[in-house]
Amino acid sequence: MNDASTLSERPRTLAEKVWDKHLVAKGENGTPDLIYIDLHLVHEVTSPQAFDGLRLAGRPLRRPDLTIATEDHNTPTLAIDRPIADLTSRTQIETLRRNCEEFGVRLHSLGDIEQGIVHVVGPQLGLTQPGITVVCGDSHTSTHGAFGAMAFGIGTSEVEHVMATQTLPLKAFKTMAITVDGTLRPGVTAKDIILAVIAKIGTGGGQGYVLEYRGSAIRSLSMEGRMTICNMSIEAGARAGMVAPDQITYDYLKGRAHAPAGQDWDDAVAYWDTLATDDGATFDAEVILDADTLEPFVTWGTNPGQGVSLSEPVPNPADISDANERSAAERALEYMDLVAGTPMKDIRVDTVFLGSCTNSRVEDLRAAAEIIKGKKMADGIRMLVVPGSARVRLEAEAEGLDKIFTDFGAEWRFAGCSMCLGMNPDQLAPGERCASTSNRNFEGRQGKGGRTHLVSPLVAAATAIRGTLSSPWDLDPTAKNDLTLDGAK
Ligand SMILES: CC(C)[C@H](C(=O)O)[C@@H](O)C(=O)O
Ligand code: SF4
Repeated sequence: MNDASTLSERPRTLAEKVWDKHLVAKGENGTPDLIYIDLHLVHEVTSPQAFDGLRLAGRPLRRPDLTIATEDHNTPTLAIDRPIADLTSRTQIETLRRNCEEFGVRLHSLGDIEQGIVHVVGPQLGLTQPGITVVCGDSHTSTHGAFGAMAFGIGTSEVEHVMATQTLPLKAFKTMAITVDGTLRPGVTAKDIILAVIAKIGTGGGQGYVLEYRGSAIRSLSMEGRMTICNMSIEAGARAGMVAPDQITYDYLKGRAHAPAGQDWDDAVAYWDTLATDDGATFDAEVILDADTLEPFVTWGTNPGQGVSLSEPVPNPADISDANERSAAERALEYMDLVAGTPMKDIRVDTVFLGSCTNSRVEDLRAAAEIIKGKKMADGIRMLVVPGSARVRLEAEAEGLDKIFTDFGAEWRFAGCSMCLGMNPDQLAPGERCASTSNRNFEGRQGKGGRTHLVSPLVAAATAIRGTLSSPWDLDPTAKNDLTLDGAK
């Protein structure tokens, strides 16, 4: 970051503008800057020690009004009206409830319409807004950057720091433009963009950077699509991901519970309009991706960067020149029980998971439902559909999506993180293989010994129909040109 005295004179990026606006104290001699935090999101996994720390120090929560909690990771997705059977999960949830009560934090508990995955709940309430700083003890906090907010995942000791002071010491970052121009073909979605970006720059490619997604393909994405992309910035190793706010952002926000109203709304929009990166501002790095030629994308390995177009075969590690990457690929193929050269489309799965903070908003469910409507699930498949929040679940039900899923043979569950990481009973058994709309495919991520292929909701749906990794293009060869799929937005 440049010296504060030059701030108003030189062209700045979106990220720099938000940072500068929140600067409480500039770091000197390599010490971090102190940044003001506008919104602190809390869940059960990373908050207990932070609350304990406050309690031990006899400190109150500095701004309960800027802090909001939800239950998501450990919550069951069945029988939510009964006591949580798993002892660890029950303890986590009960601890969160006690802590929120004691420190005056608003909590959306199981059964509440706003309960759900923390990164689905913030935007749906209109709490996530352009130009603000957002933190949460959760790496996928980057999701909120889709609104032009600066949103970081933080560790538990930082959670305590924010609880106590509403500020956070943060090291300056570099900026990277990810420019995606062109038009996505029907059947190709935001998820395919981000999987392709990570395959291109690698899981460490974004390290030290805040990514700004730009270009005509990004501008034409819905807020849901932008959230999907920003969500996975962390899988490229980035500090955060952002998209400049525009009319699509404002249309999404307007009328939401915590969005400004009346004159405040007009004032807010006038300010938000100033946030976009100035002409002439420079990024420390730029990556370019062509949306026109992008195909549905899928991972074959055990990190989110190990992905290819669905039309390609499983890569051969022998073709990888970097020795570390080569041995990682060999290990990944062994764990995934895959043979180099096998067409990705021949890979048979037994589980399909439609959910997670990457792809569990109502638009994701709609896109998948459109594909499976009137069809039957392939034999031997178990499909879990887990809405991102209780509100998403109700919205989907009002549209009859639940019926489409259950008629198809899928299970319609209650909201939460669920099989994204299996902190509840929703897990893969050893050796099971899953097409999953989530964001991580590490060994054992969805259950010990489980194998994960990261996919878009459209690929998840087509895979459930055919039983092997598939996209809508495989269901209807003309789809590439003709289908008007919502998921492409
Ligand atoms: C449990 C939580 C700390 C973790 C994260 O930070 O991302 C989880 O949400 C995940 O996706 O692995
Ligand atoms: S849905 Fe998955 S990635 Fe998102 S917060 Fe929950 S566990 Fe983490």
